[in-house]
Amino acid sequence: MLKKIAVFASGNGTNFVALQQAIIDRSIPAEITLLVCDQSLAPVIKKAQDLQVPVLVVNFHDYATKTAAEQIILTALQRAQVEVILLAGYMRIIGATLLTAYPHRILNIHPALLPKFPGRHGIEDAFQAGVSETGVTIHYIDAGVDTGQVIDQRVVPVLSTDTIESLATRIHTVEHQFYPDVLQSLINEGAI
Ligand SMILES: Nc1nc2c(c(=O)[nH]1)N[C@@H](CN(C=O)c1ccc(C(=O)N[C@@H](CCC(=O)O)C(=O)O)cc1)CN2
Ligand SMILES: NCC(=O)N[C@@H]1O[C@H](COP(=O)([O-])[O-])[C@@H](O)[C@H]1O
Repeated sequence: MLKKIAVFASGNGTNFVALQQAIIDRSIPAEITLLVCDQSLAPVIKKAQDLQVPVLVVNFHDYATKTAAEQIILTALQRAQVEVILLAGYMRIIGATLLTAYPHRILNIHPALLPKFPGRHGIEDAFQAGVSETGVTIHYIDAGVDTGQVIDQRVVPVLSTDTIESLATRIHTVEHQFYPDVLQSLINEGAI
């Protein structure tokens, strides 16, 4: 049976594309049955359409509460029979509605070595801090922000010649291999 996955994204969607491509290329026993996006103009939407992945766009400003918006998302997840949620540049805090429905089944990728440099600007914060190495973290989501159980991390060196852009490019390259690696391992282990 294929593990049914939803990807949540708010931006470019390169991790979403990397996951979908890896599922195909490596025959990972999974299927992305829904792409959820909270930004109606995000480039990830067209990428999903081009890959024939169903898309749900939820503009949170249309709802009085996060709970109301997440209830709409949950209904679509249930209709798509989603078992696991992968956040990939999703810039919303996951609330109780989805955390309760998907306990220990929501993963996030973060472009720093948590607990260092949490939040929305992990790459920039590490670069500004002048560290010699940073990296990528994949963790379970909990009620806190970037506080969930770490699943795995990969170190990325910061070169003396780096700009924020060159560091970001190196980090994204690692992400695009790492997220599929972790997904494949967790499915093979029966962990998700
Ligand atoms: N429950 C959790 N949700 C999310 C986590 C998490 O660890 N637990 N990780 C984040 C990713 N993220 C940084 O790593 C992050 C994303 C968004 C925010 C934030 O303050 N978002 C605001 C709204 C932003 C907007 O208006 O567009 C919010 O939702 O209140 C902080 C950190 C993904 N979700
Ligand atoms: N705080 C979470 C966070 O910063 N996530 C980061 O957003 C980017 C999304 O890129 P993408 O839209 O091209 O996949 C990725 O680098 C991911 O690590």
